[in-house]
Amino acid sequence: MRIAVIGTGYVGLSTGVCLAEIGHHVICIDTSEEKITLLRGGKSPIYEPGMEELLTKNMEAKRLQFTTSHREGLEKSEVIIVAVGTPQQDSGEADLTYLFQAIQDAAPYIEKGSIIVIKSTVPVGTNEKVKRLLEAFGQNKVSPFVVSNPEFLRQGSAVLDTLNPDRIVIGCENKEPAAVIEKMYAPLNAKVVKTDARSAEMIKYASNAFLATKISFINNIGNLCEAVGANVEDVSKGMGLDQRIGAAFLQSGIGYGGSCFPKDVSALLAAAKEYHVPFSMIEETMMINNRQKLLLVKKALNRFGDLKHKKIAVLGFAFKPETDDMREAPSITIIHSLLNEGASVIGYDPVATRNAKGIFGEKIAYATSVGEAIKESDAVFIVTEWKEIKQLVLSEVISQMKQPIVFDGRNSFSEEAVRDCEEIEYYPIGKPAIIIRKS
Ligand SMILES: NC(=O)c1ccc[n+]([C@@H]2O[C@H](COP(=O)([O-])OP(=O)(O)OC[C@H]3O[C@@H](n4cnc5c(N)ncnc54)[C@H](O)[C@@H]3O)[C@@H](O)[C@H]2O)c1
Ligand SMILES: O=c1ccn([C@@H]2O[C@H](COP(=O)(O)OP(=O)(O)O[C@H]3O[C@H](CO)[C@@H](O)[C@H](O)[C@H]3O)[C@@H](O)[C@H]2O)c(=O)[nH]1
Repeated sequence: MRIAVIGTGYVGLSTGVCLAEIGHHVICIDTSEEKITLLRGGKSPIYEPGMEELLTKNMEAKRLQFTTSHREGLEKSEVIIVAVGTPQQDSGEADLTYLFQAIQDAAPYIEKGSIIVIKSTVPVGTNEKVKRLLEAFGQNKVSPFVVSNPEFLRQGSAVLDTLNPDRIVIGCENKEPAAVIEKMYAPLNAKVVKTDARSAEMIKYASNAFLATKISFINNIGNLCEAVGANVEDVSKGMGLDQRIGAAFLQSGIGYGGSCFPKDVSALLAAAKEYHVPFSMIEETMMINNRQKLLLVKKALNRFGDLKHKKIAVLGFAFKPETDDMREAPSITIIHSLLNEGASVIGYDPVATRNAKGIFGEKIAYATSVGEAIKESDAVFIVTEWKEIKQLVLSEVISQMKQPIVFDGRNSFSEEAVRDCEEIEYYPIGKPAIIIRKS
């Protein structure tokens, strides 16, 4: 099948590369010359494990191309997948400017019988608007087929998730285009949910909001565990073994971030308000998350009284491991709050430092290793649970600090690892602190 993908961000690129990997001929279009130049050279503009291998493999096999020209990309394409960004507006609603612009850019070149697939996360009713826009801007005066096909990949495992999806959602009232899209994905052998476009659009928001709510729930349980002297990790394990609850997304921490949960939760709330459907649970999910992001700073203030002139080493900038993405990363809230409290901050991240520099500029210092970051620091904040950070031998690392005080926002170390230290103050999330004084 010949497929065009519009947008080469996390979703567009993963989709394009993976569809080529299962045998289709794919051309990816992006308005960014910089991205297309990199991609043509076999380089991925985003950090995503496994991406560059599949990229070069499929380019060499002549199944994958890149262009900035909508005309070149859309000619003879049977399926056109739109995967441009839908960021959050100040009002909380999704901003559809990129999507509608992409549709207008594409409309003149869409051929009769082509199927337009909306993969971007869009509010309920958007697929219908896209159809009307295509009718207005299309040259061929054809009524195009529009199919909603939301994406569920996670950053950091985008390639793996795209090749092994839990389900593929196909939303279209018309059976023929839905069957073509099902066939396109057939080599993945995934479960397929076929529904109308509005339900497909809602599945995406409901899924993300549910997962975000699960995280906020366990974070609140974690805070209660701390207060009553219980251990949230054991509580999560005990809950998660119940198949009705499930173990995933029960990791208590410092709140969810990233390019999706915050904006999608907020867009769902905006829709609920627009349709006058009370949904205060979503507001609670957001409020708990905002509070949770400040938990480490709160703990440090409790410990030190104030943070003026304290040197704090922040380990991890990215919103989660295996990505350099810092959109809505808890590190942003944490570092700004530390700076407001008068602390000096030195940060380390294996891959996100370039993005961090764009956000914090000269306000903080940047280390090129964990060792450099924590040297002579008054406290360490563990913000992203990179493997490199979890594998640290805590007893060795803390010996370089001014005082061995660790605030671990991701519960990265076992109790044994902490108890191996001669001297430490270790403050985890949702379980008792461990204080070991030199005898
Ligand atoms: N990032 C994720 O993990 C993820 C997962 C599932 C769904 N989604 C959803 O998928 C969509 C895309 O997300 P993303 O993170 O890949 O976005 P992104 O911001 O990383 O990338 C979007 C790309 O689209 C390009 N673009 C914008 N306008 C264009 C146009 N008119 N023509 C061609 N290219 C254009 C941009 O240059 C950019 O490269 C969003 O709706 C998002 O909510 C994202
Ligand atoms: O138990 C958990 C699981 C996750 N998180 C945090 O939640 C955020 C999001 O994590 P994750 O869902 O793994 O990453 P994303 O790449 O943002 O993926 C989410 O958002 C995507 C965009 O819509 C969806 O496609 C995915 O299905 C959905 O998981 C991160 O800050 C994590 O640290 C927790 O705090 N506790």
